[in-house]
Amino acid sequence: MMRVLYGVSPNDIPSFDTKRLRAEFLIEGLFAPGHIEFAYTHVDRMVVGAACPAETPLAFGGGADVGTPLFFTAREMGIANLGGAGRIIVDGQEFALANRDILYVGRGAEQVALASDDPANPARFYMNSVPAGRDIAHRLITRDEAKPLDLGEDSRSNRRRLRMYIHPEVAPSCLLLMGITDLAPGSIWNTMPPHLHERRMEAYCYFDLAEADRVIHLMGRPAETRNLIVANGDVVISPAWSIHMGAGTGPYAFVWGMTGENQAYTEFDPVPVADLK
Ligand SMILES: O=C(O)C(=O)C[C@H](O)C(=O)CO
Ligand SMILES: [Zn+2]
Repeated sequence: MMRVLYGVSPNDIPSFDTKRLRAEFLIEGLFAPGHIEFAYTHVDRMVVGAACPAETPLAFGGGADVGTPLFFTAREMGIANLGGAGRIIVDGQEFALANRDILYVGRGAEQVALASDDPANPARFYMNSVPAGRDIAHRLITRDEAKPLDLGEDSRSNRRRLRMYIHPEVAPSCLLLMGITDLAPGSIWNTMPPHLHERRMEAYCYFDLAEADRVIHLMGRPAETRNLIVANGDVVISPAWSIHMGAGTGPYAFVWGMTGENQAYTEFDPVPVADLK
């Protein structure tokens, strides 16, 4: 059984203690050697998951947890490789994924098998899946094929390169958007300016963070913010009403995935930092 996050109203946030806040918005322990783990969130019905195959490939495809005959009967998915080289076999079609490549898996897939090329340097697959309304062919998007966007400034400690993979201009999907953002050396702040997108939710998976380091992820309505202290491989669910921004105590990168009413990446409302409370 998948763990389930039901989602909460922003009006409830002021009464949450740290434990409750983390239970509602933070998914920990997804990356487990030799396992596939999923979490089902009622926030736009996004499923997030991770698979860390060792010697033996790991496979999934049944729909019991999502209420359809197959997992992909009414869903699409992006699978990012955050680790060593690996392979994904979708109904016999094999795709080789290097670090920071993303595979789009379209509606109708029956079985997905995930494997590491070298168990000593295993692949670490991270998944975002959302409901889909049409069949689109499975497709590998390499890091070089993704559309880069350079943002931020060294003097503000927020220089970073964002890469769009599953995006209308690169690899169209039904309603999933997915990409990876790498911070420049010495920069610590992501997602400046903090913003809201009323029509889309977002999931952040922080990775390449040292074991002793943390990202302080800020969330909540602009006038009532809270923080989540996030470790390597943790996933933050960011509802449409929540700002998102964060700073790392050491180097890190993150995968962002979005879904909602539209795929208009640039449709967002920046919130001036001076307005945050
Ligand atoms: O560093 C950034 O800026 C991001 O990666 C922002 C996310 O992509 C995002 O929040 C999209 O809405
Ligand atoms: Zn955003």
